[in-house]
Amino acid sequence: MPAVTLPAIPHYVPAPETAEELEWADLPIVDISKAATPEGRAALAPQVRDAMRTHGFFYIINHGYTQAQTDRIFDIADVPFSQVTDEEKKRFAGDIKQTGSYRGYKLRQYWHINNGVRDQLEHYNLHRSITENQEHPQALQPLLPELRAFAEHNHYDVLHPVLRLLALGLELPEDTFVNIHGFKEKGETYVRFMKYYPRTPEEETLTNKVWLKGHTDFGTITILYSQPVSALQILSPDNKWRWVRHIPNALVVNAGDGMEFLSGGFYRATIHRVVQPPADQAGHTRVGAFYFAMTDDDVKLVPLKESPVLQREGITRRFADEDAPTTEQWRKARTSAYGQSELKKKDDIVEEEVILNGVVVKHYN
Ligand SMILES: O=C(O)CCC(=O)C(=O)O
Ligand SMILES: [Fe+2]
Repeated sequence: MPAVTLPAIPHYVPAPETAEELEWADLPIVDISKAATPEGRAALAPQVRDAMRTHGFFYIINHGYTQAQTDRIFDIADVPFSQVTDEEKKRFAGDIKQTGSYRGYKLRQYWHINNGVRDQLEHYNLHRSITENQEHPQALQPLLPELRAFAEHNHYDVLHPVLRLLALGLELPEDTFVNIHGFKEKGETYVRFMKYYPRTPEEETLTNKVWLKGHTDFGTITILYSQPVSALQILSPDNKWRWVRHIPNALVVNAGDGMEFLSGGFYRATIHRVVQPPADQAGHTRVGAFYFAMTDDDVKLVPLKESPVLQREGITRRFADEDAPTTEQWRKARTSAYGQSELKKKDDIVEEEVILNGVVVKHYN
């Protein structure tokens, strides 16, 4: 689409990149344009397999959006926060606890972090169809076609190629995961925009600078559009938090619980968190754009035993197969519970939440 035909919206200007030398995570970079051919997929599959086994995170480049298209996505991402009144936000707030779904707004101060301090971030979540079973605030109405194109880009140009590579890494038919991630099937795979607001020094102290507690994502694959404000950290295999560095126009991809369960622990749902940005980025907001993928709702999250790789390497289970939840059960249990209670402290770092069939989910401060 030529830029002149797009509806005019304010330009979101993010903070400049940090000049600080932080302890960066050393994540592999996958050129996803190579996944267009069978030979390319065969070459990429081991790279993605190793990334998901060691870090649980990697970057994608050459996913098909120009820098200008990505900039436009961040302008769109800010609209539900900067162009919608508080009153309208309340009207479109999701009934998260009741429905176990994030559709709509998650308003500020919904989650408990630490010492009575609650979060300072808003999300707006759109079912990937954009218009089925969901209404949107006035300011988003002119943007619905672009939002639908964004969801389809994530689903078909990024998610499906990644799922093919992950299936190949398990020596399974390459459409094994694609077949259970239908765009049109019943399920909650969604687009999320997120805005973090700067906090008071007191809030920073009481939470030890944590803006979003350490967690795993509950779906299969999360796609995050890289942005300049450094705040995302991942827990490395050596148990140290490392920062995710910004790469312009790249995507940061990670596996969640669903992928860990289906792969019998072969692919890691890595713990990550969001903390106060470095001093040279203080005082800025931080806008994020994401695609949170999970399988179709009716898929039971049992290990894919037919994988020759799992037969050789062994399977780790969090549930006995007969007790394993479907994606619908797992997402509802985790969505409803997240951040709603002062969690049981196991030690200074780990807190625990009992979710479903006795399975314990850990949160990290
Ligand atoms: O804002 C970020 O960089 C990460 C957010 C996140 O981990 C989440 O929403 O699950
Ligand atoms: Fe996350």
